[in-house]
Amino acid sequence: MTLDRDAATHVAQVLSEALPYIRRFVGKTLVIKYGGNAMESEELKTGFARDVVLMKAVGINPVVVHGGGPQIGDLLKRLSIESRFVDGMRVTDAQTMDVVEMVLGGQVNKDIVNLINRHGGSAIGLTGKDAELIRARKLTVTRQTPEMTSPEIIDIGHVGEVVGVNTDLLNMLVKGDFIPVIAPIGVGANGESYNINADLVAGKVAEALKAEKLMLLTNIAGLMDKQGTVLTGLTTEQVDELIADGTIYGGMLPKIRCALEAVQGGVHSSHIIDGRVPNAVLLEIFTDSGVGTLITNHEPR
Ligand SMILES: Nc1ncnc2c1ncn2[C@@H]1O[C@H](COP(=O)(O)OP(=O)(O)O)[C@@H](O)[C@H]1O
Ligand SMILES: CC(=O)N[C@@H](CCC(=O)OP(=O)(O)O)C(=O)O
Repeated sequence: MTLDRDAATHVAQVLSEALPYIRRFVGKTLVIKYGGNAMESEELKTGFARDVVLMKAVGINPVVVHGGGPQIGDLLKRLSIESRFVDGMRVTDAQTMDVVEMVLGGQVNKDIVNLINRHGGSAIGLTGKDAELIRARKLTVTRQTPEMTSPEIIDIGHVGEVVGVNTDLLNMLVKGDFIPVIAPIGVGANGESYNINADLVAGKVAEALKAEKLMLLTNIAGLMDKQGTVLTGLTTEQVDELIADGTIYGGMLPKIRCALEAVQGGVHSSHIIDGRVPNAVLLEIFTDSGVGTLITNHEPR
């Protein structure tokens, strides 16, 4: 495809207007968590792939961590395997773990890799098992109510938490102009597989890479109060209150926790963004106000 004169003039104008934004992020790493709910349509997936390729083309380094909860749910349903969640985490028995590994490491990962490559990027798909990219251990979930004298431990099976990230591998890929696309499967000390919430993996990868931004793409406008107003610039204390009074629940729990932890761990800012909005990633970067919920330890830009 070639540009005609009018189109070329338009591109030149837009590029020149975008230059201050591009300069701000050139050479910086942005970790983007692409949630399964934001993969609803081919149009959304194509928009996402184009955004990521464009970022790389102008010198920004995207690292993608993807989810795939709804896609795992679909296959479990077809196989008549029941699924339930505790605090936004899927209870994962051995059979479910097999399905998670197949869907995330196979179908979803390769779909995203293929799309990015078809739009001109060079994506490499990885699970946490490749070069032990994501080392993990079993996640302990506890629950305590005012009536209980000590916390109860809830076993949610093969669900993990991140204990280490192979940054050498990621840095090598980024330097080689590849776009890493990571499925949230961790590997334990004995080679066992762990199902890890993709938000948590994205947060830990962002921390380990000392990323400029962690962007969590989801299926809602941002973190909202009970009236539906998008909240932004929250402190840890405010988030704790919103969890205690039930405003934050389910899948938003791991999301907001990892957004806060990433910032405390040195990431400049975390963003919870509506992935259903076309070109959500570029909108966040190329606008002064940004979109969705911003969590930062610093003065907003
Ligand atoms: N305070 C809140 N603000 C916005 N969404 C919330 C809130 N509390 C819970 N949620 C729920 O969290 C969901 C996002 O989490 P999840 O479905 O796990 O997304 P993803 O698959 O993108 O990780 C929202 O769709 C909403 O149902
Ligand atoms: C432990 C746990 O819950 N793992 C998630 C992993 C996928 C994920 O996080 O996908 P989304 O981001 O699309 O929700 C799961 O099994 O659904």
